[in-house]
Amino acid sequence: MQNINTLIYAPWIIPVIPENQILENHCLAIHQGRIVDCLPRVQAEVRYRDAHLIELTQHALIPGLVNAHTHSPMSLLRGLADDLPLMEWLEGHIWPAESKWVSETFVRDGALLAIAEMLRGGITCFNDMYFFPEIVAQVATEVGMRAVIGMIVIDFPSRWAKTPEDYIRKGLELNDQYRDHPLIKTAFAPHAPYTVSDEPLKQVAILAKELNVPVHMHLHETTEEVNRSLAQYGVRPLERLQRLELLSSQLLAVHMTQLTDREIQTLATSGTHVIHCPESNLKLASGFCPVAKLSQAGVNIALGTDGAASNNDLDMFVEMRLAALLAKALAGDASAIPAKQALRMATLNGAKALGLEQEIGSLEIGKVADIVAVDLGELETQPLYEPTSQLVYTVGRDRVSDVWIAGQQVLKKRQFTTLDESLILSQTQAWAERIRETRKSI
Ligand SMILES: CSC[C@H]1O[C@@H](n2cnc3c(O)ncnc32)[C@H](O)[C@@H]1O
Ligand SMILES: [Zn+2]
Repeated sequence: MQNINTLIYAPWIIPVIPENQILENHCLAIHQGRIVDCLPRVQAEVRYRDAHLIELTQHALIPGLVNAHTHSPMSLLRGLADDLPLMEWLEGHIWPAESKWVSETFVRDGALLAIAEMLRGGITCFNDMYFFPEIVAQVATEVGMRAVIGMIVIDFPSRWAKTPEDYIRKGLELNDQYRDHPLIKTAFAPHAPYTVSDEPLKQVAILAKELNVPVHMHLHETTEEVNRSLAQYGVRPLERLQRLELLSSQLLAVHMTQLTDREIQTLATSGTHVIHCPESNLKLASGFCPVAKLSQAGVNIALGTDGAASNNDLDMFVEMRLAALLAKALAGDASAIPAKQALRMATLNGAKALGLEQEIGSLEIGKVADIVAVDLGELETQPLYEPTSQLVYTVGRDRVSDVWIAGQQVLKKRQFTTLDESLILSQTQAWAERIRETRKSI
């Protein structure tokens, strides 16, 4: 008999790796935050007699979902400006609101709300891009959430930093502070081609290679972005980034709705990852990311929600479903992006894009225990022939019952174990009142 902490039993385990496997009536054995075994329940109960057994009788276990692009504190701006195209939304509404409201407290309270929403929706890791990133990192650590925190770079001043050099310097301090942290990693996060000039982008390219960290950037989000680049630089944004030596397997290119066949090849040969945000792209009418073509070309595609102000939720189940459905419609091919691939995009592909695939993204022995239990026993998910089909095409995030991050149970029967839900609600309502008042007086 081996000494381990916990056994989690479920009728279905969908490990993602090995591919196409569904383990029935198995247990995951967890010890010191890692998956140390995966075996049939009958054997597990003999081998690990002293372990604490968690019995989930009508659930599927999946790897924690990876939200590969968000702006967590923007949850406080949810529903502030709807039904607008990107540039009008950003320049006319969001940036003015951010310049009025963004502060350390705003970021703390917004990140907390977002993390709570993400956890209860089965997200165990998020890739963030926002002002005051050190506050987001601190909140995530306190809650026990995994995060990749953006060392943001943008040409315009904010309450957090004044110049691109200032942004980079403060980002590097953050990188230093979190080196070797078990839950927090950092990535460069230059905002977009239309807000970051060549000099800081060259700096980012050099530093990212030196530090071996990802570069996370909005790219080819709209036709307007492409046209602005053609007018200002004489080339499309992707080509500009290629000239600045930013295209590589360290780059996470977010959105990518405007792509020629040649550009798809460039992404594939450079190893650039694409982060697909289908709901945000639809809501802002930005366009369609050619997911089936990218996938055929061998590009790694992960999924992100974007911020709650352009989505308007942080729901990776919706992103999985939209990714699968839109891909079929766009390719005119019902076999494009099957359910298994959508689940892989929301888990392992996100981990790969963030350079975390040795640690998370699948339920494999040796990986950290970032695990989500989804209840498939209610009538809305019956009959059940294929659990992965149910997860992608049928269930909503409200079916997530339990969540573990690095072996710590952060959600137990839909109750938070590290968060005070009523405090989050009252803080959020206080922000809504303040923001509502100034909107009335404008
Ligand atoms: C430098 S902090 C991040 C910055 O990005 C803004 N933002 C949020 N969503 C989008 C999007 O879809 N495209 C471009 N920029 C976006 C956010 O408001 C912050 O200012
Ligand atoms: Zn974004």
